[in-house]
Amino acid sequence: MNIFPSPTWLIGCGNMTGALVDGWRSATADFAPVTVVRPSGTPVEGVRTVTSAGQAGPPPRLVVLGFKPQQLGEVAPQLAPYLSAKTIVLSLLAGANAATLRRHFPGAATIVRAMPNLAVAVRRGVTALYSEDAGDTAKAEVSRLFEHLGFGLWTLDEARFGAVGAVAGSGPAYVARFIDALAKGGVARGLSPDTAQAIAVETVYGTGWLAASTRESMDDLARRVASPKGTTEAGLAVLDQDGRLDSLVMEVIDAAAARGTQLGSEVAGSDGLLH
Ligand SMILES: NC(=O)C1=CN([C@@H]2O[C@H](COP(=O)(O)OP(=O)(O)OC[C@H]3O[C@@H](n4cnc5c(N)ncnc54)[C@H](OP(=O)(O)O)[C@@H]3O)[C@@H](O)[C@H]2O)C=CC1
Ligand SMILES: O=C(O)[C@@H]1CCC=N1
Repeated sequence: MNIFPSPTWLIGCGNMTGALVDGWRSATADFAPVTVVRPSGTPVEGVRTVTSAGQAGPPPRLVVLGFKPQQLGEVAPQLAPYLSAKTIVLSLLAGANAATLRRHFPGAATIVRAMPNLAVAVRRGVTALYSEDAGDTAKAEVSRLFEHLGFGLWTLDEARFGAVGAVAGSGPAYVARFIDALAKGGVARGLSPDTAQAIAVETVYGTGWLAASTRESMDDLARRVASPKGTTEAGLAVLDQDGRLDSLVMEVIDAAAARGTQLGSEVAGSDGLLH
């Protein structure tokens, strides 16, 4: 399957870009046009890997930024000489907004922000996309990269892009914590840790699958589990008391969103330019 503009450079290939590569590999993407640029040179199975942009070959049509946001000020000047008016810059960097990215890459054709989550590795990810300057062709080229990796959506503005990031980008970590908490409940009642985790994972997996299949409201789904005066009702009464789960999760999302804004300010100042 040919989904990559030629040439495509992946700058960094850690947790997130590695998950994208896993998803593309499982979708049988042809990696021939792709080069990974990473300082460690750690090999990426089936993908040419080099340690610097200077070794990557002809200038890229697509560059995926997969390093940490705090490294933008250091990495952008190293990349900028290789970018042209034909290059799409696709940034995975949390917090670095489109205006900041444009300042760092003034010569690029198009700047696109993507906020995927780790589940793209198994092609069940959620990816928000946002651009202020992408035309239909660039949007189609970027959409093609994500259409086999789960649910992708172009957001109308950067605020909504941030909202998807706060919920879905970070979401797998929150769900992992919930699974862990469920499993601990099982361990406390005598299950082995491995069995308890397997049961908790399958419960969350099955519930997600069920919810996605029936498309019913979460209230209805919960109601179908909770028999009147039964066990679940007793559990939900604790979970729902004073709306504490809702409040806690709202606090969590607010904290992540606030950190996104803060990262944005830090990164906006990282090129030493006046804004
Ligand atoms: N993790 C996640 O779930 C998500 C992450 N993101 C975003 O993705 C980006 C990457 O995060 P994540 O994958 O978790 O981070 P990792 O720390 O796992 O990976 C960072 C990558 O950056 C590379 N790198 C470090 N320095 C340089 C450099 N000077 N030039 C080029 N590459 C460099 C590293 O190379 P090497 O391997 O050689 O050390 C590594 O591959 C972040 O901007 C984050 O905001 C977005 C959505 C979700
Ligand atoms: O934690 C982070 O900053 C990145 C962005 C979303 C998920 N991981």
